[in-house]
Amino acid sequence: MTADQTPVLSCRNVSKRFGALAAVANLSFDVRPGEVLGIGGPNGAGKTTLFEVISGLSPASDGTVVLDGENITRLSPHAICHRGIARLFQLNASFDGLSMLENVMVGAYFGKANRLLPGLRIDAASRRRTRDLLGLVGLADRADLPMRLASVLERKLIMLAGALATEPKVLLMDEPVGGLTPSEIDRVAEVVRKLPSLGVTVLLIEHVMRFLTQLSDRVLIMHHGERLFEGPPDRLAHDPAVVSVYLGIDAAAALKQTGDSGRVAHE
Ligand SMILES: Nc1ncnc2c1ncn2[C@@H]1O[C@H](COP(=O)(O)OP(=O)(O)OP(=O)(O)O)[C@@H](O)[C@H]1O
Repeated sequence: MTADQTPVLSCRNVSKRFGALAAVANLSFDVRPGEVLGIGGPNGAGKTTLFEVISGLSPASDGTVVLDGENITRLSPHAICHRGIARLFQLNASFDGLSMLENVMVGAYFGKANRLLPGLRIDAASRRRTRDLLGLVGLADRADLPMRLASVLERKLIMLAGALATEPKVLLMDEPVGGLTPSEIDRVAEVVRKLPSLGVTVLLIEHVMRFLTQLSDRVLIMHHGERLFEGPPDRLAHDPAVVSVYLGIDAAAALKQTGDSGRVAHE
């Protein structure tokens, strides 16, 4: 890593224990600005727990998380969000009583600073940014519709726009295309591809291999909370440990031949 590639995010010897179980076990890795780091691994490997730790919802048992040179390991989730880490959850969450635009504004309003007064007082620049973000995710013409009318894809895109409204340096995406059709997956991929040029670094958990391998600059595969593999996505299907623990022989062969192996998930 050269001087101009100082990591935007560093995890150093991070562990998260639940009693005797080490869901994340002494894990270290760096993420460079503008990079898309794909994170895969079998069910229960510790991927979501890693996001819990980075976002402060479930603080590390050991180790440090550093954002842009600042140790954020013990900060609260909202302080971490204000420092520049936004997170998308596996399950869709939205305010169905608000419009699609207002759902994104919530991110713009609460995502950058503490707000003591209730109610949304949004300045003109934030309103513009919110509309721009709806354009980015292809939903400008749906802005004023009530959220309850949103399809599953639209909910995911609105959540993405809301996370981007917090102006994150780093965006954590947890299985963003679960439950979507192939063409819907392509729509989400189109947006994710634009993020590095907007200054957003992405950590992406996904079992849909086509999505993970096509978007990631580098892939980290976890197993039992540890690193099983870290490297370029096109090496995944050639790594014996990844094939044996995660992909399986058939999915690895399909990934090598067509770049697609469907959704990989093992109990
Ligand atoms: N709050 C908790 N209390 C106890 N155990 C937990 C808790 N959260 C997670 N675990 C355990 O930690 C391990 C890692 O879980 P985690 O959800 O991080 O895996 P994952 O890789 O994200 O799996 P998946 O692909 O299914 O989402 C699992 O064994 C899980 O049961």
